Amino acid sequence: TRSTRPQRLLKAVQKRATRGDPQSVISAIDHFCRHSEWAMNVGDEKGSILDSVVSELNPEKVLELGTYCGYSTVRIARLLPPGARLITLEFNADYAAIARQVISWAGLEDKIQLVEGASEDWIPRMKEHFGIETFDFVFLDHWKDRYLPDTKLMEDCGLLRKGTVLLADNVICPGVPDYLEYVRNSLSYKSSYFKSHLEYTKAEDGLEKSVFLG
Ligand SMILES: O=C(NC/C=C/[C@H]1O[C@@H](n2cnc3c(NCCO)ncnc32)[C@H](O)[C@@H]1O)c1cc(-c2ccc(F)cc2)cc(O)c1O
Ligand SMILES: [Mg+2]
Repeated sequence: TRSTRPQRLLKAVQKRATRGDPQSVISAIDHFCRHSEWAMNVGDEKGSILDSVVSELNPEKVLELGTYCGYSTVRIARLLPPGARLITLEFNADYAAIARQVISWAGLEDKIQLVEGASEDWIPRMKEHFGIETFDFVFLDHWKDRYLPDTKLMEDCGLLRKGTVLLADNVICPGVPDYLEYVRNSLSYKSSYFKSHLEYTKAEDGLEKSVFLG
């Protein structure tokens, strides 16, 4: 049967990228998505904004909601200091299998824990199962109607502390209106918008950075 797009994306990584070189993995995926097939990775333009937020924060404990093929997982993990840990949640087994191989090709397995399952099932188990007290940085890039419920769930589970940064992809396209309204009006967040473009296109999109105030 015909291969899937994530399988073709992985092949492009294995063909073009150098094992153990995260930047070459990122470039290979961007090249594939620009010149062969569009895919819903955060991409290079929004990815540079993601890089600057992560580099400025230097987080020890990172959570990513929605791994897909692992593009943003590799982008974030390559910038983490030694000893820092990224937990990424992905409930589609086929995508998780591709992402594991992308992460391995980048040589970043030691910093990343890919957990196969739904965010709403795993967020409540972060403390007892992973020994996580609170997260320093959370990247939201899963189903858009799940950003708000999962953010409230992280609050309720005590996983956010004063200064935790949430960075949300796609706040314009496809859009996350309920989440935006919440973080921009809640007294518990200081929120700011980073205008950019939908990955590999000229359409507007952006990232919303929201600092939890406790
Ligand atoms: O839809 C988009 N992203 C969704 C990502 C889903 C990934 O995350 C996984 N996932 C979803 N919910 C959960 C969950 N928990 C929640 C459910 O239980 N727990 C764990 N994993 C979860 C999926 O299995 C996928 O791997 C998108 C679209 C466009 C787009 C823009 C313009 C267009 F024209 C077309 C498309 C651009 C983007 O950058 C986008 O991110
Ligand atoms: Mg996205």
